[in-house]
Amino acid sequence: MTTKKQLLKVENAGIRFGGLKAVSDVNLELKQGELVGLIGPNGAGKTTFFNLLTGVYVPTEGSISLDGEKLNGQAPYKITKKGISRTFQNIRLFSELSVLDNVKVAYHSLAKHSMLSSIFRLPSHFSGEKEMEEKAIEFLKIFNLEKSMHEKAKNLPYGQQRRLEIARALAANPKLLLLDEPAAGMNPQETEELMNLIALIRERFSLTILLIEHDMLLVMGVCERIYVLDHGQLIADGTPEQIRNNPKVIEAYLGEEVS
Ligand SMILES: Nc1ncnc2c1ncn2[C@@H]1O[C@H](COP(=O)(O)OP(=O)(O)OP(=O)(O)O)[C@@H](O)[C@H]1O
Repeated sequence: MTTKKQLLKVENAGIRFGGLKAVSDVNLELKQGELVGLIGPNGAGKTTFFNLLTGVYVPTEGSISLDGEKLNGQAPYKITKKGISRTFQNIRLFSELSVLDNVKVAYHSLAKHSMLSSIFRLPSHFSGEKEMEEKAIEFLKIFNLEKSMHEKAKNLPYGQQRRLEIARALAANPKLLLLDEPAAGMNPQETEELMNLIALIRERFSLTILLIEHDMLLVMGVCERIYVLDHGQLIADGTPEQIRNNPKVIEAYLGEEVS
């Protein structure tokens, strides 16, 4: 049996805002290729935790490392370059740009061709642009969005905008993809398609995925392991089956449907 390499290690991480401990003493590990869920009631600290992982907030306690390298205190763009990419709870596309340009923007942040070659429009600039466009179109095909590539992002139906956000996050070539409520606002059929898509991109790009989601059907259906946050602290982790039957989780969700 081969043991998978550890990708993300979070040790005793937390942040306080004034007197509020929004996230406290979180220990979490992801191995390469895992698809893991992060759940918890409203206000539990899930999005704040993503903000810690991506450098939006600097942890006031503990440490976060990717591939053995500490990320604490690094700027968000540097963390993206090191391999963590995300989507947002509220869609954040460039609404006036085309679908294609939304994906190309992600490539630009990683572009290898130099600023000088862009300014002077050297041949390397054009070959870089062309390569970027071809790659972007490839992504749009996977997400079944290539027919709309010249549409403005704001004109896409909601479910397609959510898919475009994931396509854009993937274009940054992440090792770890963080999805913040990717199925929010989707109907059951769109949610089912999204589940299949997430499983497919994980395989195809050998990705590690951490997924925040309120849709329990989705979380329990696709995730191998699940962490549960409540009031900023981890109260459980385990397989979907273990989480479904965990008394602490049931109590945290009292009155809500867990299975
Ligand atoms: N910048 C901030 N300043 C002060 N408090 C904050 C800040 N960001 C988050 N919080 C607080 O941290 C707590 C956790 O919020 P967070 O949005 O992370 O929860 P969540 O689990 O993602 O909730 P939901 O499921 O509703 O999206 C909340 O009490 C929130 O008000």
